[in-house]
Amino acid sequence: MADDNALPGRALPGLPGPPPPGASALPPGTYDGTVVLVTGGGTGLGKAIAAEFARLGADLVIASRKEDRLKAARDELTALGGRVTAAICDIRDPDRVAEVFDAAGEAYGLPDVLVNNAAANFPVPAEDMSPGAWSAVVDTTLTGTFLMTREFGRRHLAAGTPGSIIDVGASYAWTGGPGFAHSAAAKAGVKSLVETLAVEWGPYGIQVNGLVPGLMPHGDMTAEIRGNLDRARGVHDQRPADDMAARQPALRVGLPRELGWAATFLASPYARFITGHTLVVDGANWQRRGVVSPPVTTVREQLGRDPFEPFKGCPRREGRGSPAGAEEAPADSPVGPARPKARPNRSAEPGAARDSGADGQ
Ligand SMILES: CCCCCCCCC/C=C/C(=O)SCCNC(=O)CCNC(=O)[C@H](O)C(C)(C)COP(=O)(O)OP(=O)(O)OC[C@H]1O[C@@H](n2cnc3c(N)ncnc32)[C@H](O)[C@@H]1OP(=O)(O)O
Ligand SMILES: NC(=O)C1=CN([C@@H]2O[C@H](COP(=O)(O)OP(=O)(O)OC[C@H]3O[C@@H](n4cnc5c(N)ncnc54)[C@H](OP(=O)(O)O)[C@@H]3O)[C@@H](O)[C@H]2O)C=CC1
Repeated sequence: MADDNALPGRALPGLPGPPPPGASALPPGTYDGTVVLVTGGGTGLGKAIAAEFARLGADLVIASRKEDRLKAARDELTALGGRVTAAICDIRDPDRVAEVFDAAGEAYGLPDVLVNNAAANFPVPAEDMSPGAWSAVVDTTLTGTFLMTREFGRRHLAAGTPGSIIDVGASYAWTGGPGFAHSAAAKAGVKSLVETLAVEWGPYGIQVNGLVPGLMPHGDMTAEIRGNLDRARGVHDQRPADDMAARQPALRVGLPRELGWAATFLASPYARFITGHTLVVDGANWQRRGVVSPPVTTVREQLGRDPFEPFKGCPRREGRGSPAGAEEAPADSPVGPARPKARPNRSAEPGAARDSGADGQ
């Protein structure tokens, strides 16, 4: 597995690399006596965030659906010094969500910090997206975040105690995310929740912020997201392996611990007056614009398909049950009412050309 803590050898200038693993800008013990609950804390960026809180003394609760990954992460995180509880939970289920807080309460007490990091995502053209595909992403990313947040807020309001929430977002909450309509809509909802609840719950001492990672490759990335990385890297046309870095304004990718450091700052006593803010840690990738407009590449084309082939109904995915209605049609048989013919390339339309910067939003 690739080392998530190292940058590849760099022949390019660009933003300097970060301090080594284990370093911290905050004083040792900043989180002593503090309980931090991280959803999706068993993998990837969630685990990296949990690790930085653990290094600073926090007791951790990591919550997600898969026990094996949670247990492995618990062992890794425990080695950093703190106590770690793994709680199995599907954040889409309000009863399970309440149980996680009960388990945390029994182990250490009501969490002081909630990091809503769990999310679901895969690239799919919007026209191919089934209701189930939409729900799989939106119910986890937006509704799950809300349910965790509501439970945290309710319990703090009842106890009269302050707390801090960090919602992990994505920069396409601002820009839209072609190929990720479900996730972009959900992340826009998450950003709105941050701004809404910071005001609604500020009077009760609850701080709510967002935190957006840029391109931070890690060994737990799903095949779908990793596949996107590979597509962007251009493995099929044999471009050099450092091409991913060359596509970022920083001329490097981010490292997961850089997100962890930002999270520990946002929930720390040094950031108490920061609330309702979403901090982007992406080397300015999402701000990227050029002097010249890049050519438009359709989402279908980016996913290796014919961009203007007429829509034929949602393709069935191998090994899955049949979705309802028109989506039951095999990919090679047109269904339903006639569709408009493929439109000519619209890249000449005013405003159509824009560098989406879709990598690592
Ligand atoms: C350049 C750098 C990077 C560029 C990346 C740029 C984006 C970065 C921003 C955000 C990044 C992230 O969020 S990264 C986080 C990614 N992590 C995860 O997704 C982890 C959790 N993921 C999962 O559990 C699964 O991958 C996921 C499919 C989402 C949910 O699994 P479930 O078991 O709940 O659901 P399933 O039953 O498998 O599927 C539910 C429905 O979704 C449909 N579905 C599933 N996969 C599909 C697919 N690929 N295309 C179409 N449809 C799909 C199924 O057919 C079902 O529809 P029906 O049959 O019709 O019901
Ligand atoms: N990686 C990237 O390039 C970017 C990531 N992000 C955001 O960063 C965050 C972390 O992403 P990353 O670490 O890369 O992704 P991962 O796929 O590694 O992590 C997703 C985590 O969410 C958990 N999860 C998924 N569905 C549920 C559910 N229903 N209930 C509980 N837990 C669930 C998974 O655990 P389990 O399967 O055990 O349930 C997993 O631990 C996400 O919010 C993502 O949107 C944003 C921009 C870019």
